[in-house]
Amino acid sequence: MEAITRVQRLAEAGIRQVPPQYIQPLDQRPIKSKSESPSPSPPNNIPLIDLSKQSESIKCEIGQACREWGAFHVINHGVPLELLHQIRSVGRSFFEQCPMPEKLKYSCDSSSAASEGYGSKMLANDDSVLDWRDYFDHHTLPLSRRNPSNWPESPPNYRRVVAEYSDKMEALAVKILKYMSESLGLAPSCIKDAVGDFYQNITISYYPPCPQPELTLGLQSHSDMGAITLLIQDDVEGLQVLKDGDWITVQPLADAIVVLLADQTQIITNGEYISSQHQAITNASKARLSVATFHDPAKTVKISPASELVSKASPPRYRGVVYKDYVSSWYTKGPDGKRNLDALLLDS
Ligand SMILES: O=C(O)CCC(=O)C(=O)O
Ligand SMILES: [Fe+2]
Repeated sequence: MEAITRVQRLAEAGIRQVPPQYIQPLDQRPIKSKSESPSPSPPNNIPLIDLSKQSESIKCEIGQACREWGAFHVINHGVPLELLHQIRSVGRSFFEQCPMPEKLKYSCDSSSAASEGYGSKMLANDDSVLDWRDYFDHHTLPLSRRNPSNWPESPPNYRRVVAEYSDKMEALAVKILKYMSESLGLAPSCIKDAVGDFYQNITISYYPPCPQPELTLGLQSHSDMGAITLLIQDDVEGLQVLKDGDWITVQPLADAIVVLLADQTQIITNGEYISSQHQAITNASKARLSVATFHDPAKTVKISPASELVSKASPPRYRGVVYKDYVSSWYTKGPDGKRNLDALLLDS
């Protein structure tokens, strides 16, 4: 297996300049605004939805956020706040307390996409610009994929916390997909049934301080390929979502969970709801940690626009796709914003 450079090692070596492989082309570098004439006062955060409200108002707010943003915060989500704290804490402990030789025992197979373990490189092809990020990917659902002995043993509660977090995130993902279905006038289980049993992965990302944040990205611009992602971050900002041409920095909100709509949901809803194009930026002084929980269809599932949303007046906008093929083109070509989803657009 080829030796992979760990970003944390570079950062700890105190380099003043990032190696050339991490320098983004000019048009990808982090900038405040991407639109030619930036809106006079772009919003300063994604919508915030309180899940303890009445269900009619939740549905209405979720519908609007999914049409306009594909990203929103939820609070009063029912996931114990202590568990959010614990997963950030065990994740940070792996990256910051575990000695490098021990970390390397968990190295993922960098030649195969989304393999479980400690990694630093999202795409296997050699010519892509590298992200300023190390991560640990856990395969958590279905249970047949969950093997906690592949996860760090230290701190002693690491494996229990990840397993518990997986279960709570699954329940929350089901709940939010139900609101989304209902907000479109569909049967409550419509989107979830189209996705089928969740394939869930939990990725803890660690972005070390970067000596040249203006030249790099922690994670390149992309939309997530599955159905729905639930993300938490620490108190260091870095996640940005694209809204009407502007990159909006998602202000960290303690106790909230970020919901990111992913590409298969955009297809199922025939484009009524949009997947979120997002990226992570770096900063020069503080390490940042995020935990993303992805909920995807099985590889064999065929995803197409829900028949209830398609009519003569509203023809299908996307070609159906077997999820395996979607994933393989995403990893081969790279995300480049939302190009993989755009490739499925039908002529209108
Ligand atoms: O670190 C973040 O805030 C973004 C992570 C993300 O987008 C991903 O892992 O797909
Ligand atoms: Fe993402």
